[in-house]
Amino acid sequence: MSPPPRRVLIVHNPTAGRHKRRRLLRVVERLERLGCAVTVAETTCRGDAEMIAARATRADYDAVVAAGGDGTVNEVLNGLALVEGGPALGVIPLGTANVLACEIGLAPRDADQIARAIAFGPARRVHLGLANRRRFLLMAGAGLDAHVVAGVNIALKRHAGKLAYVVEGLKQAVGYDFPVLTIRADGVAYEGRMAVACKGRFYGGPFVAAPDADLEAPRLEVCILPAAGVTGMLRYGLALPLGKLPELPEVQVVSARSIVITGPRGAPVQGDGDIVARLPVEITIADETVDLICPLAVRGPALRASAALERA
Ligand SMILES: Nc1ncnc2c1ncn2[C@@H]1O[C@H](COP(=O)(O)OP(=O)(O)OP(=O)(O)O)[C@@H](O)[C@H]1O
Repeated sequence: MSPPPRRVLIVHNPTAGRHKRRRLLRVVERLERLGCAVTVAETTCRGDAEMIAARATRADYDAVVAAGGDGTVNEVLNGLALVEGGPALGVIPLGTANVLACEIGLAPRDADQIARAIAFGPARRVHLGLANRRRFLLMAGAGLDAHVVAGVNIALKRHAGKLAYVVEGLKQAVGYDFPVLTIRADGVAYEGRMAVACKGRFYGGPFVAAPDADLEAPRLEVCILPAAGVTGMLRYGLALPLGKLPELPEVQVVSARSIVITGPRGAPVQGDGDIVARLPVEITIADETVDLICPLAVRGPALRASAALERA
């Protein structure tokens, strides 16, 4: 016998992505048709999603679903009381990059798949990362990408989507002095100009940066990029969408449970695509886990994004 449909609290960030309210309504309508009890709470400012999620208990909800981008997922995650038997975490991908959706094989435009996943999908126990005091689900890193996240023009992002990151990346790369970062991974020191500690395999969208990363494993895969300057960044920027970044000879991907990144004091650290800390940063595996709701057809640790990519 299949389990009863979940009682769902949807935390909606109306500023995520571009004009995606209709997509949300389509998912809500399907969830109700599947028998879910659905409550929608809309955020009004940054930090609101965290506060709303913090008030949700298992007595009222089986799942708290972040409707927005990866930043909204991050806020909901940090708000959820991550106790044994607490509400599971779900996602309705309405953001710009939707890296989590790529990771679990959820197609942002497929309202039926999303609703079925939220209503009946398996919940996978996922280990979280911790950057200083902030939890993250997908990645945390320092260097040019964190400066790009910090500086990206929000109005342009609403208008042009991911292109806004490319524009900001080029702008920043020209004026950025690429300071050396020291990365201590389980006590072993490395140097680079950019470092990203990955819990998931994807980065920036459906692009693999850390092929061995696994959300379910209590482990980080640190991607260390040593090149400085615009040409180095262009090389990385072209290799990433071609799936070749981890194969570049100078790029190192190192497994570790604990990473300390030092560099210019106060430089930004991005986590799940938002600024979550400042250097120096200690990145570890959090004590808590979260039950992450995944699509029905996807099983096992090596989730494939192909289904999502075909339909996106
Ligand atoms: N009502 C709101 N008004 C303004 N900002 C908000 C509101 N609700 C949430 N936020 C903030 O919006 C930021 C961006 O949200 P989110 O990351 O979900 O969308 P996105 O940037 O479009 O997608 P992605 O992360 O996939 O690129 C988050 O940092 C979140 O704190």
